[in-house]
Amino acid sequence: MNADQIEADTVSSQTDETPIRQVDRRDWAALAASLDASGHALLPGVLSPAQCEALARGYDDEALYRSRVVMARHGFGRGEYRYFRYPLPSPLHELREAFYPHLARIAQGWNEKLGQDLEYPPTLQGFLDRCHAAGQTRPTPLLLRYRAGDYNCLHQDLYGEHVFPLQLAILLSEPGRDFEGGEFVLTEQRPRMQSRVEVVPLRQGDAVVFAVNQRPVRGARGYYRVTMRHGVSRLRAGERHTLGVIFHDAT
Ligand SMILES: O=C(O)CCC(=O)C(=O)O
Ligand SMILES: [Fe+2]
Repeated sequence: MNADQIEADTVSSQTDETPIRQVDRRDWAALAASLDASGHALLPGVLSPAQCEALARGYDDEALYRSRVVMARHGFGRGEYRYFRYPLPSPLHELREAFYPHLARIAQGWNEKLGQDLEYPPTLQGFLDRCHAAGQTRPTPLLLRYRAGDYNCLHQDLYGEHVFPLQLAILLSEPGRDFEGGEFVLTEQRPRMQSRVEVVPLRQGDAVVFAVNQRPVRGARGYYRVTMRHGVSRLRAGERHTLGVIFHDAT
């Protein structure tokens, strides 16, 4: 399958809503509150089952990707993933553009709480121009594939000096039907305290937005930083695909 076929599958399965409209009409005040409180937010039904299946089927279409990573070779876990090449296929490109301005506003609020003097351009292209000028030119959105026994170690997706502090993962498979186990987990490491873990219950097509690296938490004397990591618990059976949407590009 090539990018055009994914697009055709996608369009035929869509309602009349563009990805931008469906992202814009979310309750962003509630999502921002959830991100502020826990470092993540769940968005049900960002992709339709047909869109999920078209993207997952595209895993084997090598023309769509710039590279493939076998996780066990790097100590990242077990399973594999592929980084898309530019131009990103539809609806991935549209989703990345549609989410960016909403997440940039939330990220800006986090910077202010942490006393960080850093502003994000209002559009994804503006932010990518900044990455590209710093030599971060390679696209980071990726498609992951796990089979029985596979897992993804706790990690952070940092790829250079410029980091957009929020990212998105969309589950393309249906738990219980397509796979067992394989839960998306987040950990939160607080200064001088033990780490906390959270399991995010995703269904097919659901997205989780989460902190790439650090987020502000209110303490007795202003805000402090907690460090977040994410990963996937071991798959017990079946096959699981995820679409990862990272906003900064890589060196
Ligand atoms: O497979 C998952 O749910 C996690 C994927 C991941 O690590 C990412 O999207 O950055
Ligand atoms: Fe990741």
